[in-house]
Amino acid sequence: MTVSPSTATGTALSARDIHKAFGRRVVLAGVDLTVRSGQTVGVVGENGAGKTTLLRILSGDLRPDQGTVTVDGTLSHCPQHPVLNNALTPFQHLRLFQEAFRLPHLDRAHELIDRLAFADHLHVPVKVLSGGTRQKLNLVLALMHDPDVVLLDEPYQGFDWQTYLAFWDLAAARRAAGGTTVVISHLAHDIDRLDAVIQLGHEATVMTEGAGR
Ligand SMILES: Nc1ncnc2c1ncn2[C@@H]1O[C@H](COP(=O)(O)OP(=O)(O)OP(=O)(O)O)[C@@H](O)[C@H]1O
Repeated sequence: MTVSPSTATGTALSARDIHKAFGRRVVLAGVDLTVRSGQTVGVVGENGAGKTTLLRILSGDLRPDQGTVTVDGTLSHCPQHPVLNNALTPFQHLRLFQEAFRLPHLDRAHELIDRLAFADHLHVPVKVLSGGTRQKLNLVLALMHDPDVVLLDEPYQGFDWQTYLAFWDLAAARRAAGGTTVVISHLAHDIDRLDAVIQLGHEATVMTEGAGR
């Protein structure tokens, strides 16, 4: 696989002819997709359709058997299962990621924390956090450096309804600022919030533009 800068104007992320099998189980068989800058795109499909596998390939975390991925700009991947250090607090995670992203301050991170309402949990070890709060931290770590392209694997799993709505407010603000978001979704009612939908299935992969707008 090659991950290289995009040359097509306005294309934030594209994938061509992606194939992936695990042993004899063919998961992706020739997936093509193009996501333009500023789009919010949903990836949908039944359990086992290959949504997580596709996102892992798009992020560079997993190598496809065949195919190319092209990314324009910085990319961030928020995996389905948070990769957090149980012994550290959320605030310590922020400081680590601040160093990694070379951010001068944590203003954006604190703004996200306020929007997701978990400031009260900043100084307790991750091991005592609820699943939903861990997921909030996972999301903040993926967004705190305002990446050009963000890949979110079921980001609101475990969120209560208010947090679910807050997530979509954040996604809308990213979209308004020209950010590109690819989000795995199981929920049919997300469709109104998406510019396009990538449907993974047994027969074929279908990309529908103007899904809900
Ligand atoms: N590392 C792996 N090794 C072997 N098989 C795998 C691996 N990762 C995924 N699979 C298999 O690939 C298929 C697609 O898995 P994937 O997690 O991408 O599906 P999904 O659409 O995200 O599913 P879900 O909706 O349940 O999260 C499944 O049959 C899964 O068991």
